[in-house]
Amino acid sequence: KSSSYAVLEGQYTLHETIGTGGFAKVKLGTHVLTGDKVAIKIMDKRLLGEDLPRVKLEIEALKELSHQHICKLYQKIEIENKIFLILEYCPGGELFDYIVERDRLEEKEARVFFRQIVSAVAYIHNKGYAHRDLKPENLLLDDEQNLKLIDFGLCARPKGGMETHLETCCGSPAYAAPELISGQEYLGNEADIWSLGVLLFALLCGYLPFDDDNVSTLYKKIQNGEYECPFWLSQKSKQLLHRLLQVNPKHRITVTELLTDPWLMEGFTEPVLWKNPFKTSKLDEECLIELSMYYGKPRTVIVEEIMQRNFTYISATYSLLLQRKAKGQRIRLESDTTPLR
Ligand SMILES: CN(C)C[C@H]1CC[C@H](N2C(=O)NCc3cnc4ccc(-c5cc(Cl)c(O)c(Cl)c5)cc4c32)CC1
Repeated sequence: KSSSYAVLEGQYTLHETIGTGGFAKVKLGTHVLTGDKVAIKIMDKRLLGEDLPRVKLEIEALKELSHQHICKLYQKIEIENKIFLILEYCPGGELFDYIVERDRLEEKEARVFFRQIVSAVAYIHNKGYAHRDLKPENLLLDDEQNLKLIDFGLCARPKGGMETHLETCCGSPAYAAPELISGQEYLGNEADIWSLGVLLFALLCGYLPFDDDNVSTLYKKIQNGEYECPFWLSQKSKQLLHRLLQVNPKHRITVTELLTDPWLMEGFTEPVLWKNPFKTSKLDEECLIELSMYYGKPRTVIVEEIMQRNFTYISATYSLLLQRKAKGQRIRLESDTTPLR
């Protein structure tokens, strides 16, 4: 009901529903101060039921993960029955549709996208997380053709670090690793590597390596790890697929080896970088001063609010100003003018 949206009043203008993600509705929003578009993921706690822990898990993961190819969480607003996640808007839609529209991608373009995905996955694994639902539907395009990984509802951060085995079978069957569907214990990051293999095949071929209308036949194909490579695949891409789609997880390529794989390096001099270069501990002075002047609060108070990682409106505004600055857009927040956009 519109009443529970009152909490957004003055911070965000709500527009149409742009999509659904499982148990959530995603609406387009405008950040009032900057006029920048955001995606607002809205969940009703009463409807979440036993999914509530998954949502909390996604929020903790999103708070922890800050990377150029992971959809950014700007702000979290929780009221009695609703949770609002203010997220980075990705106008380019799903990578899935991007591939379908083109049938399949040329190696060059597939490589640029795959390097971005590997960068995000290496970063997540380094932080002790596994995504566990890597697929083109969960990779969105921003307004500069960059991929953003979304939907961390299934991601796991086992208590004992990446060595502890996970049991829950989840994700989408066609992308699921053999050890995951045969109910064995599995390591999240090894299962993610398999999904990357299925993803790379989908990018280069435009269809899935393991597919069947009958789920148990599909499972057999995955467990046998047999797939056909179409004639247009290069030798190097076939070798990489072979290293990713190893049925035995211990024979599978690791994310560290992946960073310098010959196919990924073709045409590039640098290995895939996964550290977040922007994650310098120091904040951007110009943006801080803008906020401090706009709110009439001392700079130290603004810094405190951002560093506390409470994901408030002030920290959301700081993140948006930082992104505008990176794009060479204006960041002045005069209180009397209309939004910046
Ligand atoms: C597996 N699919 C069905 C999932 C759909 C979900 C809706 C998506 N979406 C649109 O429908 N329209 C445009 C659009 C634009 N910007 C978005 C930004 C963030 C998110 C987002 C981020 C996180 Cl972290 C998350 O958990 C969820 Cl659920 C959504 C969705 C956006 C979006 C497309 C993929």
